[in-house]
Amino acid sequence: MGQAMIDLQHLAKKFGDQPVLKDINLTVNPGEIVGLIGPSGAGKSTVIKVTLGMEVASGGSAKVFNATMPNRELLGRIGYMAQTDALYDALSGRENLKFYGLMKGIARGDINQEVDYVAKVVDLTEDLNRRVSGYSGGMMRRLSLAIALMGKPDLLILDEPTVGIDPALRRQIWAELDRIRDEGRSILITTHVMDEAELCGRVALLLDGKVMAFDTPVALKQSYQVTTIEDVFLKAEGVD
Ligand SMILES: Nc1ncnc2c1ncn2[C@@H]1O[C@H](COP(=O)(O)OP(=O)(O)OP(=O)(O)O)[C@@H](O)[C@H]1O
Repeated sequence: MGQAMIDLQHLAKKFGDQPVLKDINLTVNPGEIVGLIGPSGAGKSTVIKVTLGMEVASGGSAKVFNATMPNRELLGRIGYMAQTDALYDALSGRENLKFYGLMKGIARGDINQEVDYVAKVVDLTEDLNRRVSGYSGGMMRRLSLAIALMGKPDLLILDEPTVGIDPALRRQIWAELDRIRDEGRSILITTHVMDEAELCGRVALLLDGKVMAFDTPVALKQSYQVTTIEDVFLKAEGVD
C-alpha cells in the first residue's frame, strides 16, 4: 500500500473556546473509501475543512498527499463537494461544469467529453442546458457532485453527497465511487445514511471530538456486537 492520501494526527480545532475536534486520527489510503459518520454537529464538516486548509488547526497535523493544505498545486488533484452548493444560478448546468472544469485545468479540447461523462453519472444529461436557478435541491446536489468528479481527481472529499438523491440514483453514484476506488483513487465521504456507511472500506465514528472507532464495517459490527452500522452508531452514542 502506498503513502496515505490523507493523514490526520491528533488533529484539534477550537472555535473561540469551544473545542470541536479534540483528537482526530484518521488515514485514507490509495484505493480506499473512508466514511466519516457521527451525530449532527459532531464536527464532520470541520474535519474536512481543516484537512483542506479552509480552517486552521488548533493542534495536531493534517496532511494531504503528505503536504499541509492549502497548497494550490495539490488542490487540483482533489475533488471537493461542500455541504452547501457553490453554483452559478444564472448559468446552465453545462456552463457551470465547463467553468469549474477549466478552472481545474482540464484542456478545452477535452472539456465537452468530460462534461458529458460526469453529467451521465449523476443523471443530469437531459437538464444540462437549463439554468441552475430552475433546478431542484437534489439536482443542485447532483451538479455539485459532478463538478467534484471532473478531471478525475486522485482524491475526492464529499460532504454528504447523496442528500436529496433518490435510491436508484444513489446506487448508480455508488457504482461510480466503487469504480474510482478500483482505479486506486481515494474517497473521504461524510454521510447520515447508514446503508452507505456499510459500503465504505473503513468507517470512522466521530463522537465528542474524537474518532471513537475506525475500522471496516464488519469489524465495527463485531466489536460492538450488533448487526448494522446504525446499531454501532446508536450503541456508541449510548442509545439502547
Ligand atoms: N466557523 C465556525 N465558527 C464557530 N463555530 C463553528 C464554525 N463551524 C462549525 N462550528 C461549530 O462546530 C460544530 C461542528 O460543526 P460541523 O459542521 O463540523 O458538524 P457536522 O458533524 O458536519 O454536522 P452536520 O452533520 O449537522 O453537518 C458545531 O457546533 C458548529 O456550530
